[in-house]
Amino acid sequence: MLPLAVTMGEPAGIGPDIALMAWRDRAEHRLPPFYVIGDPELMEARAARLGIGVPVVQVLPEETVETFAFALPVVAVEGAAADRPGEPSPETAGLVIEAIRAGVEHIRSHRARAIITNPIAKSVLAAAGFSHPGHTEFLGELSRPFRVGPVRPVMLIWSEALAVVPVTIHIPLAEVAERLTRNLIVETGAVVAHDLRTRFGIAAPRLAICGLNPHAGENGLLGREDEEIVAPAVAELNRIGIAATGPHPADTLFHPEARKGYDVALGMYHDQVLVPVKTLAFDEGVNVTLGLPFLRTSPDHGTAFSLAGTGHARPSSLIHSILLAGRLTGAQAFQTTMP
Ligand SMILES: NC(=O)C1=CN([C@@H]2O[C@H](COP(=O)(O)OP(=O)(O)OC[C@H]3O[C@@H](n4cnc5c(N)ncnc54)[C@H](O)[C@@H]3O)[C@@H](O)[C@H]2O)C=CC1
Ligand SMILES: NCC(=O)COP(=O)(O)O
Repeated sequence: MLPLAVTMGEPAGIGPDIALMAWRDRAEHRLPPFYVIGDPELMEARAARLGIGVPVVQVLPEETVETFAFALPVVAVEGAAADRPGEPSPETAGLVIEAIRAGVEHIRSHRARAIITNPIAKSVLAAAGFSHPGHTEFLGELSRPFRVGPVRPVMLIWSEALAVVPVTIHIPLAEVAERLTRNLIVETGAVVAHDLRTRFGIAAPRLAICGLNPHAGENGLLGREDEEIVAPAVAELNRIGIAATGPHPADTLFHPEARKGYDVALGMYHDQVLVPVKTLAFDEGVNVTLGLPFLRTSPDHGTAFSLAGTGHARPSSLIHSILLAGRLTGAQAFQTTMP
C-alpha cells in the first residue's frame, strides 16, 4: 500500500502541530497511512512541547507504512530548524522547499501516492530568494520531470458546501484587471472541467463564472472587462463543450439557493472566491491543485503563527486534506485495532 506524503511546512507555524495531531487522531478518522517529510528533531521537539504523546520515528520512504501503526514516520530532508513556534526565519527556507521537492520526487519514484502540503509563509520564503508565490505555482515547475507537456496549475478550494477556483491567484489586486484574459479564463475552466471529471467523477461539471466588476459590469457602466473578457470566455467554454454560465455578479452567487446551480464557482481574483469558501467551510476546506500530473491537497488555512506550539490549532482541514487525497487516489483506510 503506497502512503501519502505530508510536508512539514513552515517550522514556526502550525504545520508540525497539526501533522502530529492528525496522526494522533488517525483511528477516529480512519486515515490512510501517511508520513511527514521534514526535520525529525523538530517534529519530536514539537510533540514534546505539545505533550500529546505522539512518538516520532525517523524512517526511509520505504519504511513509512509499517511505522505508521505505532509512530508518526518522518523522512528527513537536508536542513534543520530549531523549535521556535511563531518565530519564522528565512534560514529554514531550504528545508521547507526541499520537503516539497522531495514529496513530488517520492510520487515520481512510486514511493508516495500523493502529496499533502502544510502551510508555508510566502513572504518568509520570498525573503530567502524563493521565486514562486506559493505551492501552486512551484508544483507546476516540479511537474517537469513527469514529461507531460505544458502544465497549468489551478487552485481549487473544495468543500461539500462550496467549491471555488480563483482564475488569477497570487497577484496584487491592482494587477488583476490587466492580467485577466479570455484565454486565461478558458484554459483555467478547461482544466477545472477535465479534473472534476477525471479526478472527482463529476460527469458533466457545471461551472459558474463570476464577473470581475460589481453587478458583473452593469452593461459596461461599472467596467468593461465583463463584456469584453469574461462573457467571450464563457461563450468559448460553451463552444468547446463545457457547461459554463456567467458572468455572474459575485455578490449573489454564494447563498444556498444559488450554490445549487453549479459544481464550482470560478472567481476572477483570490479573495472573491476564497472569502465565501473559508466563511462557509474553514475547518473542512481543502486546497487541491488541479492540472498537475499528480495529486496535491493542502489545508485551506495558513501558518497561524500565534497558535503554533500552543495546542490550540485545529487539525481538521489537514485531516480533510489527507482523507480527500486518499479518496481521490484510491487509498485504503489504515486498519488498526488501536484506540
Ligand atoms: N497553503 C499555504 O501554504 C498557505 C499559506 N498561507 C500563509 O500563512 C501565513 C499567515 O496567513 P494568514 O492570512 O494569517 O492566515 P492563517 O490561515 O494562517 O490565519 C488566519 C486566522 O485563522 C486562524 N487559523 C488558521 N488555521 C487555523 C487552525 N488550523 N486552527 C485554528 N485556527 C486557525 C489563525 O489563528 C488566524 O486567526 C502567510 O504567510 C501566508 O502566506 C496562507 C494560506 C495558505
Ligand atoms: N489562500 C490560499 C493560498 O494562498 C494557498 O496557496 P498555495 O501555497 O497552495 O499556492
